[in-house]
Amino acid sequence: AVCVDRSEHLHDRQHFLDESARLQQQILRRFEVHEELLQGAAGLFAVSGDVDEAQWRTYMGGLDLSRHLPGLDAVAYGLQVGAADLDAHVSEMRERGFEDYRVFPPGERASHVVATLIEPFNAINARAFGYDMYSHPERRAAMDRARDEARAILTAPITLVSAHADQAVPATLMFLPVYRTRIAPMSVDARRAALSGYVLVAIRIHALIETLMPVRAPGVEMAIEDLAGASLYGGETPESAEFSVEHVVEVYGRRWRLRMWSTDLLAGQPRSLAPLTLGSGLLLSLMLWALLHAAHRAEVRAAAMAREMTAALRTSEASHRAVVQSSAEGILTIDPHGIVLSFNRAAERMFGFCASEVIGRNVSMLMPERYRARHDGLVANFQRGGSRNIVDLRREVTGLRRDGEEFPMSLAIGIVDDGGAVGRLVGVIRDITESKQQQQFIRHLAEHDALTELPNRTLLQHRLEVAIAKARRESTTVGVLMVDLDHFKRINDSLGHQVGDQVLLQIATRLKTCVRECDSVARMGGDEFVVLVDGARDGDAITRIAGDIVVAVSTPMLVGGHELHLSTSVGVSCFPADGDDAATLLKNADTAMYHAKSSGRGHYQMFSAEMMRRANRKLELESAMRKALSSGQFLMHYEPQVCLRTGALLGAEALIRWQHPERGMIPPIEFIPVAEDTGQIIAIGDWVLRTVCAEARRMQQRLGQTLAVSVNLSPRQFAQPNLGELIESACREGGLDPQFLVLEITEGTLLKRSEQILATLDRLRYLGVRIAVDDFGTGYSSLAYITRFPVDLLKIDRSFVRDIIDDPADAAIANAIIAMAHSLGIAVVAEGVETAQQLAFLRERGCDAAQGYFFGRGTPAADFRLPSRYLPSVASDAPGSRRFAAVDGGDLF
Ligand SMILES: Nc1nc2c(ncn2[C@@H]2O[C@@H]3COP(=O)(O)O[C@H]4[C@@H](O)[C@H](n5cnc6c(=O)[nH]c(N)nc65)O[C@@H]4COP(=O)(O)O[C@H]3[C@H]2O)c(=O)[nH]1
Repeated sequence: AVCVDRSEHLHDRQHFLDESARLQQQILRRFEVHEELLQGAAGLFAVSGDVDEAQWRTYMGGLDLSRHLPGLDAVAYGLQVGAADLDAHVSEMRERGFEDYRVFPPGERASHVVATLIEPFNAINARAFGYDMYSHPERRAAMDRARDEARAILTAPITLVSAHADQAVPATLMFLPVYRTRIAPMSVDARRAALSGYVLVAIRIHALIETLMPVRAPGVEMAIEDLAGASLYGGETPESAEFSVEHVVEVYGRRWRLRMWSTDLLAGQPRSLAPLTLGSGLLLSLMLWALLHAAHRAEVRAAAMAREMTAALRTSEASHRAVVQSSAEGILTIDPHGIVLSFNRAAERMFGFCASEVIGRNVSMLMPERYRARHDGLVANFQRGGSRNIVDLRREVTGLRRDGEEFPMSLAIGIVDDGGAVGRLVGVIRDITESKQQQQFIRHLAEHDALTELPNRTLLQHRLEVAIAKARRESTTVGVLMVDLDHFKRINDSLGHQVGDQVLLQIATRLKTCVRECDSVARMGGDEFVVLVDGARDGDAITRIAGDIVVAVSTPMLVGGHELHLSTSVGVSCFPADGDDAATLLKNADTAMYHAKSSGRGHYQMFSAEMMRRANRKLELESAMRKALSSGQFLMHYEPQVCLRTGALLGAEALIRWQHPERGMIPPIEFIPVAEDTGQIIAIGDWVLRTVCAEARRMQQRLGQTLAVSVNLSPRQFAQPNLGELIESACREGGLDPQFLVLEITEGTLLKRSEQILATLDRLRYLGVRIAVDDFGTGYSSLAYITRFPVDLLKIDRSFVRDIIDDPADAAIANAIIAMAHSLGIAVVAEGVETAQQLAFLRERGCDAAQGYFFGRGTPAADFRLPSRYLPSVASDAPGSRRFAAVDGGDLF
């Protein structure tokens, strides 16, 4: 009997254990079904982003929840609303037709999770509509955890808001987070940022366990308590229970203790449990099937909804695609491996490929071979999650068309966010061939001379720098040839600009024939060209080219029916001998060219150290001259001029002196040409005129006789349009009668602009000022043009006077000048008379007046005296003294 009892006891115990295990399993499975339900609901949000009441009801209604999931009170959605957005949220809900909508409980909170969608939306559940679940600590704790862990979490036991006080039974809420991104972000911070709300189910444990009754074996009772404290279901295990078992299980974030015990009913159960087991097993299976079916239907419904949503999405995608297709910019997408996924029409047009020919192939087919390896490297790096630098920048790259033509394109790359994974890349492409061409055209304009199409100064400078760098590497020579046409201005002035332009074009062509392909011919402006000889072996090669240029230019050319004979002056500098950089080489070539000009034109001149010294001295003079005027370093000396007939003092030539504080006296022959070049002659000339007028007046007063004073005017001074006014005011201010002023100009001045010269001369004549032509005989010596201008005096240059005794040619020239001048009614003054013989010769030939060291050197105005070697003593023993005495010197000056 003991054995039988014992055996029955063991059997009952096993039975109890089996049943309690099954019960636990059922309960846990039921929670899993709830989670599946929530996953389906969350899926709705994933596909649509936003779900309205109608969609929610459609989806939930299809699940027939009350039938399949008894015990489930509600499925809801809690929308997360920030404090700042709360009012807007309430207004929006009211606008949607919920006129009495409010969020409760009232009170200020940083964030809210408001029940906005509830199903079934019956009278009981409606009480929770607008409830801020986040206001409640237990709910809030579960939600925060669900959000951070991205999984379904149950609350500690709570009382449902919808429940009446008399129904206040323990319940739990299962929350599943919904993120704006389809997939839960990886980090907690990102999850918090991406959260849009929660889907949740409210579960009353009593109801849930009750629903298990049909499959529950009689004789097994249970209790569930949350380890955090509160009881969810059932009471204490009775003392009388024969068997009992206890498990602690983890259920969706909660730790529950499940206690099960046997009741008397268990003892009364048949020993063979097979029928019951079978029956309950069948029921259980049916029940499970129903649950699974419900869950399955949830998935099916979600899928159906997703399809609907996708269709809607597709509509928007279709319009998006239409935009992409009609875009003028080429748009293509590639996967992280560089495989083309899409290729719009503009891209088709640009590359000449159909989308179908490109999609599925590597994007590198759209770029020239030489860029492919680098591109593959970038893609590989990108795939590894390396540099994202390629994204978002617009850059210029080269594309390859189907026909093999390369073209410049501007490319911007964007990255498509595929939920945090290495996503697709979108390339937006613009064909910039045209704008490139425009840029090139503008650049061409900026770097070339409009007339000859030759490189201009800017481009030459650049090429010269490149050539120097190359020559430095290769130890070769660079030649810079400054080519300036001689007297080109005359062609322009006499034959017109059109002829001038034609000449320049022909010269450009000729210069090009003198150099190799790799050399450059540039036009610097006007009649100035520069030839750059790139990478010459030595200086000889360069001088040969310079010689060729001189010959090429001097070959007669026919322009507009005129046969023109030109010549050029070429200055040559070489790297490295004459300069280390572009600016120095150009400057030195220029110096050499000026040297070529001043030494007779029509040839080339190599730059030399001596030229450099001279150029430097010129530079020094330039800056010193600026100070000289303001600091009173200039003064005037006066050289007496004597009448060769009467021996009387006629006047004086004013000659500028520069008393430099360190360098002593600097002769005018040195600084006047520099002043003329730099334009400083204008200011200096103005000072000279004013000083001379004032000092001449004082000399006249001191010596008690009228005295004419001659002032040298350089070509630039004479070209001043206001010269008349200037002289008038200088005479007025100095108190000198203009009739005692003689202006000495050179032959060269008269040759310049005849119309303007004539006008100026007329004006001066009108004032009473007289004009002397200085250095006569050294230049063109054409008496023909002297007749065209109102000239009063001719000065025989001292270079003729010097050899007048020994050189019959100079004597003949002096003779001729005197005779011709007199025949034109012009008086003649001889310069540089140093000896009595020279004086006698000139008097003999009828020269009217003379000046020179024989009579005395120039002195400051204060020291100016009557000549010490007075003329009559000379005159007495000179031949022809009678003619000299017969003429009244007063007529001359
Ligand atoms: N060997 C020799 N030389 C004699 C004799 N008598 C006079 N001379 C010099 O010959 C030059 C005569 O002046 P220029 O032919 O007008 O030539 C002048 C003139 O073209 C220019 N110049 C001088 N002063 C001025 C000025 O105030 N303005 C301008 N624009 N040019 C000036 O500078 C040139 C040189 O002037 P300077 O050096 O003063 O030289 C003066 C004078 O000192 C002589 O018997 N033998």
